[in-house]
This record gives sequence, C-alpha cells and structure tokens, in this order.
Amino acid sequence: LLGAQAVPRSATGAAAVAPLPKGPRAMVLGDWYRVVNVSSPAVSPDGKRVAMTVTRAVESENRRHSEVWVVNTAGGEPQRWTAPSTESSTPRWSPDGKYLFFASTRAGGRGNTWAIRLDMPSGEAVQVPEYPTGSMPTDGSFAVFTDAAVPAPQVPSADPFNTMPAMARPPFDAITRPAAAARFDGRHVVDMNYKNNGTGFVPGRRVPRTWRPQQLFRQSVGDTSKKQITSTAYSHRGAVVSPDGKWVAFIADARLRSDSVADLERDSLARLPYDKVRDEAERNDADIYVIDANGGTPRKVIDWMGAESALTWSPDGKSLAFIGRPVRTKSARIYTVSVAGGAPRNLLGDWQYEPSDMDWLSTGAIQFTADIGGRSALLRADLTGKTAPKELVGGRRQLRGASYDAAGKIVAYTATSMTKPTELFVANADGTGERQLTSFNKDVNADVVWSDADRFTYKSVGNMEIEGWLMKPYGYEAGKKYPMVIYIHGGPHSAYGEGWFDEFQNLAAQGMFVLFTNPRGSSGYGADFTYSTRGRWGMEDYDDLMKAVDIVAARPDVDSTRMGATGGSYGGFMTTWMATKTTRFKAIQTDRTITDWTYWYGASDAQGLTEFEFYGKPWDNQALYDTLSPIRYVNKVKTPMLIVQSEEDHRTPMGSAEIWFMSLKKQGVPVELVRYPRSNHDLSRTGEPWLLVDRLGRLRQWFSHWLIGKN
Ligand SMILES: CSCC[C@H](NC(C)=O)C(=O)N[C@@H](C)C(=O)N[C@@H](CO)C(=O)O
Repeated sequence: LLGAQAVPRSATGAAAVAPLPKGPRAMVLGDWYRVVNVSSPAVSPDGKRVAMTVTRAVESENRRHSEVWVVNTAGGEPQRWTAPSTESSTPRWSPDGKYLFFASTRAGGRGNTWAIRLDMPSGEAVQVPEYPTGSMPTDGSFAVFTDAAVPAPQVPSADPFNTMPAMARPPFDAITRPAAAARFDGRHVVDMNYKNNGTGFVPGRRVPRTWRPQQLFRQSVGDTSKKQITSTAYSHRGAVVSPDGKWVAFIADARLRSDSVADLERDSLARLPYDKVRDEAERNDADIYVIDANGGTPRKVIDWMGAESALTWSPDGKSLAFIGRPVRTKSARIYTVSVAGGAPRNLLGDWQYEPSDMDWLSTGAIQFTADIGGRSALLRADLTGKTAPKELVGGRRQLRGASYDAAGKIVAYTATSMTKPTELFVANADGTGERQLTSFNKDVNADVVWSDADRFTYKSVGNMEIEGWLMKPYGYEAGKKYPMVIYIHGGPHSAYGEGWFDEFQNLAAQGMFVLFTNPRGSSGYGADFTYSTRGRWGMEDYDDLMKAVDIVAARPDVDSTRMGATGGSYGGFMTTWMATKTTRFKAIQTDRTITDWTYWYGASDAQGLTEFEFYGKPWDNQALYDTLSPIRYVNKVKTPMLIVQSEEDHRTPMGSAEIWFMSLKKQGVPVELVRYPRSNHDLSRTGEPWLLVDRLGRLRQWFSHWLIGKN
C-alpha cells in the first residue's frame, strides 16, 4: 500500500525511476512526480493564444523544470515554446504582438528577460534591449518603469576583507575584526535582518547605509536609451501610464518625504514599546499622484488614509482604480477616483471578501479574483458601488491568474479542484463559454483515484461560522469504520480550500479520512475573521478545530479511537498546543513547528508577526508569549509525535523542534525527529523533490503505524 519508490542509482549516477502500476488505484508516492503544474497564464493581445508556465518534476534528477507553453484559445494541442534544456517561466506578450517575453537565466545574456520573435521565423530565444519592460500606453510606443538613479555603493577594491566569505566580513558598523582575515570563516552580524527564509544568511554592509530612491524612467520601443523623468529623494511605486501616454500615476509617501526620513521614522517608532493609541491609529503612509509623462511637478490625486496598491487607469484615462486597505485589520476594497481628485468611491461596500487582483478592461468593466472562503472566483465590480460584485466564474474550485486580451473579450485562468490538479481554462470575459484548454494531468488522473471531500459548515464559539471539509479515504465502503487525521494550516492567516492538494491525497490514499478546516484567523473570509484571534492564539481557534473533530468523530464511519493530527508552522504550533491539552489523538505529526514564542521571536525572520498579534515584543507582553507557548506545558504530553523540521528554516528555526524532541524523550513519550538538509520553511511546497516525497512517505508511515497498525 505504501508504494514507496526505490531510486537505485545507475552507472551514470542518475537515479533510475521505477515504473508505476496502471490504475485506477490509490496514489503511491511516485505519482507525486507525475503531477504537472500550470501557472501564469497570459492571453495574447489579439486573444488568439494563451502562454503559460508549465512545471514538472524531473524525478531522476531530483529537480523541477519549467517551460513556457502556448495553446490556441480556439483549442488544439498546447505546444512547448521554450527549450527543454533551460528554465523559462512567466510569459507576457508585447502589445504590438511581435514578441513573447519570458523570464529565463541563460548563458551569455544580461538580466533574465528573453523573448521569442513572433513577426518572423526564429528558433532561438533572443534578448531585445530596445524593447522596454514596464507600463505602456495603449499604442505601446514606450514604457515607464522605476529604477534607482544612483548606483549601489561599491566596496573599495582595496578593502582588506574582500577575500573573506561575505558573511564573515566585519560589517560596516562592527567594532570587532577578525584576528586574521584568512582564518575566520564564521558569520559576523550587526544588522537585524541577517537571515531570511529562502535566501539564507544575508551579509552585512561593508559601506555606510545609503538610500537609492526609485525614480521614473521612460524608454521608447526601438531605442535602448532610457530617459530619467524624476529626480527626488522619495521613491515612486506602482507607476502606470495613462492610456493616451500623457500621464503617469504612481504611489509615494503621503508627504513626499525622503526615503531616509520615512525609514528612520519607522525605525525609531519600531524601537518604542507597544502603545495602542499610537500603534493602532490609522496612518496615511502613502498617497496617489500623477505627473506629466515627460516629468515635472507631481500632483496629489487623493489624500487617502491607508495603504494603496494595484493602481490602474480607466480606459478613458479620466479615473484611477486602486486596492486600498484603510488599516491592517480592515478588509481591502476596490476604489475608483477621478484623476481630477475628489472622494474615492468604494466599489465593494461592506461585501465580506477581499480582492486579490484587479483589471480595468477596455470594455469599461472592472474585474477581479477573490477568495471566497476556501474557493476562489472571478468577479465583476458594480461601478456605482451600490450592489455586491457579480460572480462570473466560480464553483467549488480555485481560480488564479486571470489574464485578458486587449479588447477585454477573453479571459484565461488556471483552475484546480479537490480531485483535479491545475489546468488552463478560457472563457468569455463575462464568464460565459468556459473551455478547458489543457490536460497535462490526463495520464496521472486516469491512473490515480483522487479522493474527493465533502464541504460542511458549522457554528463554533460566539456563533461564528466555520468552513470545513472531510475527504473520504481511498476505497471507502459504507458500513466500515476508518481512522481520521485532522490537518491544520499555518499563517495563521492562510487557508485550505477547494484545490487538489498532495498532502491530503497522500493520507487519504492510505485509507484515512482527512479533515481540514479554516478556523477563525484564516484568510479568505474578510479581515474581521482574519484578525479575530489577535492576542488569543490557541484559544477560540483551537475550539473551532476541536468542534470539527467532535462533529466528524460522531460519524458512524469514523473510528474516534484512531484519530491523528498534523500541521505546519502555525499549524505546527497548534499540533504541539493540542498535545498539551488533549489525549484524544493517537498520534501527532508536527511540522516546521513553533513551541516557544519567545525563542521564535529571536530566531525567526518574521518578528513583525507576533509584535502585532501579541501586542508588542516579548518584553512588552512576556505573559502572553509565555502563556501561549506549548513548551510551558510539555509535561502534560502523552501523544506519540513525529517532528519534521528543516535545517535551513529561518521562519521557524530548529530550536523549537529540538526542545520539543528532548522534552518528550526525557519523559518517555514516543518521538522521532526528522531533520531535512538543504531545506527551508517551504520544504513541503518547493523543496527538493526527493526530500519532499520522503516527507510525504514519513507522514504515511507515522499515521499508518499508529492508526492502522501497519507500516
Ligand atoms: C508579518 S510576518 C508573516 C509571517 C507569515 N505569515 C503568513 C501569512 O504566512 C508566516 O510565515 N507565518 C508562519 C509562522 C506560518 O505559519 N506560515 C505558514 C503559512 O505560510 C506555513 O505553512 O508555512
């Protein structure tokens, strides 16, 4: 049943890949390598084609591979447009239809933008320095983009520490120095942001701190020269050119203060103890401006309290739309405002959900995608803001990356549902006439019986409605009882939903029910829901999870004596928290866990999370950091636990796992710790394929051992 794939090495060193049994059958681990992911759809300006990124795992080489593929919107077989020997992704078409640009790092090139010529026969990808990247007017004659006008300060070539590894060099502000540069290869740290999940350790500066404000530049198509149109001490962000090419709208500091002043103010505020009046007051950090596309003095369009993003011109160039969030704890809304100024109009009113992206189509419609709980949909806003947005494409699935043709008639997007890995779809922009354009997962879908899940909602503490799903075990037969494992997501502000997910399928294939919910604190249900757990982590959200367990445990087909729990990151915290509170689970797996919030605060790269959620730094509110730390109650734990942690996880560093492991070991509680090398916080999502699959295998084995009695 396990289906673990042996990967013997051939004489050449490449791993041989064992053939998989034909289906229909349960998922085996080797199926993970067969699932293809489609992302970043881009509709050509004429609406005839869609380009996309197609990503597969190369099992024998323990890596992923991405290519750009193109399919006709009228249908037919998708074609690969980029070389299999290189990595290529995120395609976009030039407005004149002459090029398909994409991101790729290729030998002998500058930067990572490459293009395929569409106006003449061509096999090789080329770089086109005379074709600018940035926001373009309707005629596509030039682009506006932002860049620093001053070069980054260089370390002098005579610097005595130049030969040292970057992390070993004494940073600019350091007092201490190596006794001998050639003999120290450790890490010398002076700045706070010295490590980052994914990037790893970040070397300190060898030169004084400088500011390089982002300026507006323009470049004509067919010309490699770039004209700088602003020269200011503040940065320009989200710059977009008006359809007629006369104006540029951008977002900048509300008082146009220099970047250095704004940063130093933020740094000094950040050092102060938490203060509700100051820290929760509405702030106006940024506003919207317009400037002549050839430069000049900018004019403020609106003074709007909050943070603006996704600035977009109306097709007639008279208005601007933006996504605005008044304060962190309020839902983002779509607003429109006249370029001449005046009050912005809220198009979403008090609609519960939040927009993820937005397009103002040439037809005049404003469309966007939004998470609606665990599903996501394509919607059209009411331009008067009087009625709720109209859902154009929805259903029990997740839609991403809506892309339109120049006429605003066609929309392409990717979609996935519980039993269907991602594929590309196209529809009329009003949502009618939907068609599936790719079937990259046809073979694996034919072999594997993906388990489906029933959606349910339930009322929890304070009458709050919670959304949950129960996935059936593979081979489910009415009248039999099955074990159940609850999955708990992280964030805590993220969400599970209506998409194919390898982790759920992995356990369902072993003959277990998989329960997953979005307790309060999850994203996708509006900001009130998301921030309702502030200062109360592990309290009502724990109740939400346990209520779902109660509901499911009462089913005649669930064996309530064989239940398990698993979760990662904040979900990892929650599993250790559960272990201190209940013995109703027979086994728990805790992933990228957090067991001590004070340790986490010091060791993680994301202090901002608890500074906000716990009302300050540990010394501002030590009682809360302690009360919510599972390690304080570890003497209560009786449940066998599998701990999985990544050696290079700078988000939830190893110390939490180590103290948990040692504490359980000392108390005689069955515990295993698996430490993954060359892995960070994203092992389960973007990690090395062999390690990722190894982890899935261990989850299967752990729960099979404790809940089914076989391994
Ligand atoms: C202001 S810092 C945000 C931290 C971040 N939050 C989100 C929404 O992801 C985060 O990394 N939190 C971790 C503790 C966490 O639980 N991450 C989850 C979700 O990404 C995970 O599964 O790794």
